[in-house]
Amino acid sequence: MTERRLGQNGIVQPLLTDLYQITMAYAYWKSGKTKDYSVFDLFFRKNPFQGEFTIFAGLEECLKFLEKFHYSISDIEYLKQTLPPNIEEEFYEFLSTVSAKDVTLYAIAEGSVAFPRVPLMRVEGPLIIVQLLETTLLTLVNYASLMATNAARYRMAAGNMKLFEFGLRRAQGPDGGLSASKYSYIGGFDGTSNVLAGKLFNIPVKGTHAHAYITSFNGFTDLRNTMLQPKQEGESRDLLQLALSWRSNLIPTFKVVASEASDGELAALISFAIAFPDGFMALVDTYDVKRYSCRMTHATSVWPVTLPNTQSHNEYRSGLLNFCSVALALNDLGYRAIGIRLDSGDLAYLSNVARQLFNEISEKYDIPWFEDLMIMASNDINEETILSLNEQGHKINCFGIGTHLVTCQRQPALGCVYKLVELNGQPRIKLSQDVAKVTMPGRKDAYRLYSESGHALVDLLQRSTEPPPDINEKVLCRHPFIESKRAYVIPSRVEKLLTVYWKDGAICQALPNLQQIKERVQTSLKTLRPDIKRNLNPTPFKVAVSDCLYTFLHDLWLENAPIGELS
Ligand SMILES: Nc1ncnc2c1ncn2[C@@H]1O[C@H](COP(=O)(O)OP(=O)(O)OP(=O)(O)O)[C@@H](O)[C@H]1O
Ligand SMILES: O=P(O)(O)OC[C@H]1O[C@H](OP(=O)(O)OP(=O)(O)O)[C@H](O)[C@@H]1O
Ligand SMILES: O=C(O)c1cccnc1
Ligand SMILES: [Mg+2]
Repeated sequence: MTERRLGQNGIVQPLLTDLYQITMAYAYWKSGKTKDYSVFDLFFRKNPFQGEFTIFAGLEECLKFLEKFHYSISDIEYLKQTLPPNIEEEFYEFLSTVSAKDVTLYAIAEGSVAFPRVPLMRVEGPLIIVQLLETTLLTLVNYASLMATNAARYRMAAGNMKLFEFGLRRAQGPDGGLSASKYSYIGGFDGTSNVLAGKLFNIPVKGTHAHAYITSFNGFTDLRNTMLQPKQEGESRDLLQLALSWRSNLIPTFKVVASEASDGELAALISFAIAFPDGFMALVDTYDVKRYSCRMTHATSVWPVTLPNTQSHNEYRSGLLNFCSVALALNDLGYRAIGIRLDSGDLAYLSNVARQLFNEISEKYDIPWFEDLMIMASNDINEETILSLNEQGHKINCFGIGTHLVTCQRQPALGCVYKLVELNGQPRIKLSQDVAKVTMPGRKDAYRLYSESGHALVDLLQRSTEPPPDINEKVLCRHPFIESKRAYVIPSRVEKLLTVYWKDGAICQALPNLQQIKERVQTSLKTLRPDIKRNLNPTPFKVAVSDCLYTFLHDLWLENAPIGELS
């Protein structure tokens, strides 16, 4: 089946750039550099989130941008008003003709793991055009890769638990929200609450309800209808009466008194169940959490929190009791409830309480599926919370995560850069006091070398003029800057990382769909040793250069570094 390729967000257009790209374009044009042939590398220098891997994402959007890279009449008009008046008219004529037809773009496969210094993309073509692409390509890759990496880390922490992205309300604006939904799905989330993202990207959309829904009901008199038809056949029954009868039966199990259960909450749950008898999911923390949370130490303090001594199920006494009453009433009519959402309090403890109650009810009333009700947790969850919950032991099987996922709390930007490495066949190097900022000169290729067991051993950068490493042949891999650090590798598999995606004005290889990119993230992560992926003090993955590139880099460095004078 051929995939319908989705359109691009309208704000991705040539003027979505920094002014200096256009002023440089004019200066390049004035100095007769329009025909100069350039090679730029797009790469990052450090993995985000104190981790040792990054997921590369955003490639398809970059290619769509190249497809439509063209300055419109109104763009040119705007530039005429904005740039200084001395700009020659011919430059605008030139600008109105530019396109990406002479650009060639090589990239790592979208969804692959990637490492510092290894180009995610190599962009070649007329200097003036390739320079004009810089900021837009960076903005399309930086957040996408950061977000996909963040999501992949949450996925690793959460194992098989379901993960839903709930961040739109907290994201960096509407566009950030959409990107967050898309790239968190790629990184390993199961879906989003963002409906437009669902429509645009064909991502599963999911959701529960807000506290406002519960608090909008005061009591049973707010219910206009309480009747529900059984799932299979038969007369409609009064769901409220059924639930009330279950509530009285359950009171001993919950060890609560009837007055502790909120009738407004029960009314809300009844009405939601009538609207969605097959999708009944209930937010259960509206009325009890205050009492509970005052026993909890604050979020920033050391976990585990001081838990109440009593093992009676006093927590969420209203919410859990009301939920179970409605779920059992639905069961009488042949429907299966989905589960609950916990949005405050000690999520580990409360999930254990809830699961224990579900198990007791399942056994007592012989309803096997009641044991498997979903327990979703939300409320400022981050990677550390999930890891800490895992250590404590919990019965959560689904997380709804917003703020910290979409804002990438632990590191809000990935520092991808775009550097000129070759011009008209001559290598370019950018020197820096900071060795990490010295660029790798010249047109390069990148290879990933794998061990017999299938693990990635090293990423090797070579000059493009060198032959690729051979399977089962010894390759010398050198640290780019430390002479004594080198190792021989005999690869069982060699993967060419940079392949051509854009040439002669068109996308030139089949692009994977979102689902396939999502799968690639997981298969690519599997090639990394566990110590590279661990949360605390992970081992860095080795990125090496060939002997030839090492010598080339260091000769050029010496050639370009001015010799100082001591005085
Ligand atoms: N067992 C747990 N281990 C680690 N972190 C937890 C655990 N339970 C909850 N958390 C986290 O602790 C924080 C609790 O936040 P906070 O102190 O604001 O309490 P709250 O339950 O939201 O209270 P309230 O809604 O009454 O203000 C959240 O970030 C939540 O994800
Ligand atoms: O906590 P996040 O990871 O950002 O997840 C999304 C949050 O958004 C919703 O409520 P909101 O925070 O708007 O209000 P509430 O916390 O007061 O319920 C939801 O209940 C979550 O708490
Ligand atoms: O559907 C939900 O439960 C939801 C959606 C967005 C934010 N918080 C919760
Ligand atoms: Mg909240």
